[in-house]
Amino acid sequence: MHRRVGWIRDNGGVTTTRPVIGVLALQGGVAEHLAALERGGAVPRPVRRPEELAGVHGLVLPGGESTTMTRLLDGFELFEPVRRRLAAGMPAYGSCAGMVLLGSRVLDDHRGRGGADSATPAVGVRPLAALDVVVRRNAFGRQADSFEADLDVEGIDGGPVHAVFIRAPLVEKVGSDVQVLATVEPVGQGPAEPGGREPHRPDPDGAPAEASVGTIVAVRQGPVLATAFHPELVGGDERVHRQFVQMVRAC
Ligand SMILES: NC(=O)CC[C@H](N)C(=O)O
Repeated sequence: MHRRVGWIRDNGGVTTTRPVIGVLALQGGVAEHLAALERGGAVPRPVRRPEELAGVHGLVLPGGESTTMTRLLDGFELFEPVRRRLAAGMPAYGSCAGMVLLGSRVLDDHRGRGGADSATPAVGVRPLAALDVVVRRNAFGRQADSFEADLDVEGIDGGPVHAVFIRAPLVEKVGSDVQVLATVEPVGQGPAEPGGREPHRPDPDGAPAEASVGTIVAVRQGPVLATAFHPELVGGDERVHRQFVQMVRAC
């Protein structure tokens, strides 16, 4: 299989191979993902040019700002090459802004035009449509712009994952092929904080008929994994990256 060509052999090629996994290195938390991938069993490579993309077996899209990353993907002439590799089945993992970019439809935060329940498409974000999900950017209210939580993530053994959320998105709607791996407690159930904004509520426009709507923070569809949180910021726990490395190996 041509995909396996170039895998780096650990020692003598007897036991393990380490897939080459790229990190989209235009903006955001690149170094942290490179380090977590290395610890998680991959050979990490920053990707800034189409030629670099051609040499990787999988790609991580880091956190940052999805509007800025959209512009840079265009500017570095990477949008189409990345979109094509994804459409051809390249494994990918997106965290936070990376999750936003991997979605099929992206809604603006609740402060955007239209109010809390708005289905306004996010201005300036062009999603890569590798995941059949609707994602809302900046979905948590000001009282919870950034927070941390211990989450059970399906497929990750060894106890909850410590999840760091920074102006994080939420998945509001999933297609039938999408597996929900983790949810958080619904936000906005209590009264709004004094002076705070209206809390987020799920998209009323065709939301899925499951109780977890508005709470989904990790999903997988085939070779594509996405988390609203940043496991790369938690030193000493590479389980999510290790899981992605396994997904790349399995392809
Ligand atoms: N930590 C992050 O990646 C933040 C994501 C950012 N709010 C966005 O929409 O793109």
